[in-house]
Amino acid sequence: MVNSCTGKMGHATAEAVVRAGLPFVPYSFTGSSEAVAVGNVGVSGIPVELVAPAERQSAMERLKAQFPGLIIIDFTLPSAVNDNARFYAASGVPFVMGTTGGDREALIRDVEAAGVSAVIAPQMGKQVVAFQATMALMAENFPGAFAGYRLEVTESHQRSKVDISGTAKAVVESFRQLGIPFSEAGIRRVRDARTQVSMGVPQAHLGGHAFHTYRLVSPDESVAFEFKHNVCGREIYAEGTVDAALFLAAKVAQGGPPRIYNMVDVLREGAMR
Ligand SMILES: NC(=O)C1=CN([C@@H]2O[C@H](COP(=O)(O)OP(=O)(O)OC[C@H]3O[C@@H](n4cnc5c(N)ncnc54)[C@H](OP(=O)(O)O)[C@@H]3O)[C@@H](O)[C@H]2O)C=CC1
Ligand SMILES: O=C(O)C1=N[C@H](C(=O)O)C[C@H](O)C1
Repeated sequence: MVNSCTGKMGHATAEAVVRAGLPFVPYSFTGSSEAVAVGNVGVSGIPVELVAPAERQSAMERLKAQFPGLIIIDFTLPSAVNDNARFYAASGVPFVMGTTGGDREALIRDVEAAGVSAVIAPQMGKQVVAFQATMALMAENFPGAFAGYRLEVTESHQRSKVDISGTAKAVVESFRQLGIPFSEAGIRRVRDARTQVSMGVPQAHLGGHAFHTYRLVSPDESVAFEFKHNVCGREIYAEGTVDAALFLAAKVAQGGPPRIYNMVDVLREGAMR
């Protein structure tokens, strides 16, 4: 089940679920948009019934009975992430949380306390996850290697993105371990089309892109490193999310204690196609 199919990522992910031939639950919890009044949204020709917040509790009871082994995928908004996670966890339904932002520490705490398994990650794209993992490994193996260096982080996304890139925040954590004190407030956030075009974002992808640049410069400016990951469109995340859902379903089926996984766990187990 994908929440919310009315959103850009939710819709792309629902299409990927159908493309993968997985059983797709034709219901979707949504926010307060007018879409609910319309009643349903089409995903690859399948009508998906929209469930308003006031109806979600009763709908959840029905869906759990109707779809044993239910896995929920959440791509909603930073303002909804904590409440949604608490709701899924309290309902005992394992879930993949792709939504960024919110209170991340509370998110982990709440899910752990409820004893439900989940995959929680701000980045689902296989190759970007591999980059993230590489940076984490470098930090683990060579802590302080970049001490004294200056870090500049720029992220550009579609204008509708309300929060700072969750991926940039995660990568910055590795740079901190590499010796560069850097606060999230220092991340340069680009949301205006003019600057984006000047950065090389194709016009066709102004509505859906994620460009990240991390630039490290030595104290005397004689050495510079630049890491970039530039993504146009949403397919890379949608496909990775399907991998995460399959991974989680397999973990739940195996039994064992509930656990919170991230996408590096999914990648490490060779579970990304
Ligand atoms: N992990 C990853 O790899 C990726 C993560 N993301 C993250 O996914 C999230 C969504 O991005 P995007 O699809 O572009 O955003 P959109 O604004 O396109 O979609 C968000 C959707 O969430 C719905 N929504 C809001 N509140 C609730 C709620 N309480 N319950 C259910 N649905 C709700 C909205 O519906 P309504 O209009 O009715 O309120 C809307 O349809 C962001 O946090 C983004 O950073 C994005 C790409 C990749
Ligand atoms: O909102 C997006 O689009 C994206 N969000 C994620 C993030 O905040 O890191 C992943 C990617 O950058 C696309």
